[in-house]
Amino acid sequence: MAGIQIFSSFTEKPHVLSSHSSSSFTKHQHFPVNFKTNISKPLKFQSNISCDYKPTLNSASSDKNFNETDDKLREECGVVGIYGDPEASRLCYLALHALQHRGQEGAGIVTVHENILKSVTGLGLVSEVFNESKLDHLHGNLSIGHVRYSTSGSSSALKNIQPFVASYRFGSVGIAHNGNLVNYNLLRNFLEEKGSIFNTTSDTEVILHLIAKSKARPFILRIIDTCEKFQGAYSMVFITEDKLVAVRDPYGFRPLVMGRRSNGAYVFASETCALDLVDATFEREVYPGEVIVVEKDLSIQSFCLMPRRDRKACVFEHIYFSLPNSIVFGLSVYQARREFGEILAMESPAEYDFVIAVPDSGVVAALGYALEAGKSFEQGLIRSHYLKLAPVKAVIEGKKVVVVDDSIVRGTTSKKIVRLLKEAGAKEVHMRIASPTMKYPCYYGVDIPDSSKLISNQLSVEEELRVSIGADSLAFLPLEKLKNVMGEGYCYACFDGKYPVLPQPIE
Ligand SMILES: O=P(O)(O)OC[C@H]1O[C@H](OP(=O)(O)OP(=O)(O)O)[C@H](O)[C@@H]1O
Ligand SMILES: NC(=O)CC[C@H](N)C(=O)O
Ligand code: SF4
Ligand SMILES: [Mg+2]
Repeated sequence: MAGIQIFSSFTEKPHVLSSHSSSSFTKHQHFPVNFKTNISKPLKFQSNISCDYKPTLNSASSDKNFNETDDKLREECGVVGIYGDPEASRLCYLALHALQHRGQEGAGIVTVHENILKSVTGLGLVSEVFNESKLDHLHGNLSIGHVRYSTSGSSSALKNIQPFVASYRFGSVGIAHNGNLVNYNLLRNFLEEKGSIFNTTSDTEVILHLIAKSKARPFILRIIDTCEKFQGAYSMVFITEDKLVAVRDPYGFRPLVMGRRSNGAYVFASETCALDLVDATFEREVYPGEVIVVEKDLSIQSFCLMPRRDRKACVFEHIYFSLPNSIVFGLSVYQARREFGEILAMESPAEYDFVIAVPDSGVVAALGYALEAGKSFEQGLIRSHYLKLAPVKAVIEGKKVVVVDDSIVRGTTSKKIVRLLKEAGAKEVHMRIASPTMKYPCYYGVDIPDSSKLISNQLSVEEELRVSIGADSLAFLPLEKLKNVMGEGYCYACFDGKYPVLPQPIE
């Protein structure tokens, strides 16, 4: 982190969690709410530096829902929220670095100082958006941040980069959202018919409109009231002049964890790797359907969204998205990937000399494959910053190799890998994929393309797929084996088409 120092206070004592144990939380109506209800003083929102928050007219239907412009498997988004540390924005900046793999289109941080929400957002990587002087503008002990990969709304528009901030009659609110609202079009149409003017083409903006329109009091009940209108995936953090709120949808599609620093500051983040980077200790997950509010004195309260649902956490977090050093949905990503590789070795053996991986996300499954098969693991492909992937000829030439990747989406990578390995002199290439055949799109925050672009949907017979990729053999992790390892509480919809909640068409 060039040129940035962190000055953290370790003088405050950690606060004990207020009314709730970490293992139980209640429906909001039953919770003994004890709020200051006098929140009527409107406070100013200060738009600054790179935050382009100028109202423009946009139509929901004028924009894409899913990106179709390139052939890369797109990731999703990362969120962070910190309350109680004088260097909150700098810690957010670090956490966003840790979450950079979740989104590279844009990044932003919002901080509260003297009751004013200040925002810096920009297109590109965290290191491109922020510098020392921009972080200097973001004083305060309360901050949220976001890295974006769009699922709804243009990916290249600065106005779509989160966190979003808005003022309404009772104050200001900022939001950072990971997920995708499947009833977004309906909600937006409804709001536009009632006269709402939208500033962005992102689904996330409807959340702010609905909060402003809600009749519920106090603020936290506005959030709850609003969230209960959403369908789909949302792990979000909100910021107000004096509160940090973390919310996870009732299915718990996307991850969200809570940690604490030694000075008592609360940290919420998409993955535990972000907690590690800011020296926060993992406390627990935000539960599916839970709303946690952190107040100025760092007391917290927990509420439960209705209706309750059975958890359907995204299994693709373990297969591909999350970093291997993260614990996601209570399960180590590293351990899960290694087990996928081990099962693949048992299910789909081959005659070969050694195992190689498609870096980066295929590495751990490849290790598992090699360990289970009792074969050596070699670095037959390297990834550099400048060349995407390059074969190591000295390793590959004249050899029969098993090459393990985490997934096949459009098939572009696999075709290229097999060609590269053969050109480098590989005698045989046996492709092994540490996930099942992906046949259906995702509606919950991952920009998986529609079925017509998913090679496993188009070429349903494995032999056709193998020929198309050019491998000597091809095998996937069987879906029932993946389900055995991960269990009931996961969404497998991109593999089996069983969607927990379907997108709602515009009426
Ligand atoms: O079938 P395709 O459409 O080519 O997509 C599949 C590939 O995309 C991902 O890798 P990616 O290169 O995006 O990034 P990574 O470095 O995280 O593996 C994934 O790990 C596969 O290798
Ligand atoms: N991938 C995501 O989580 C995206 C969040 C939000 N739907 C957006 O498009 O900005
Ligand atoms: S459809 Fe696939 S990528 Fe989307 S939430 Fe479900 S498992 Fe994850
Ligand atoms: Mg890859």
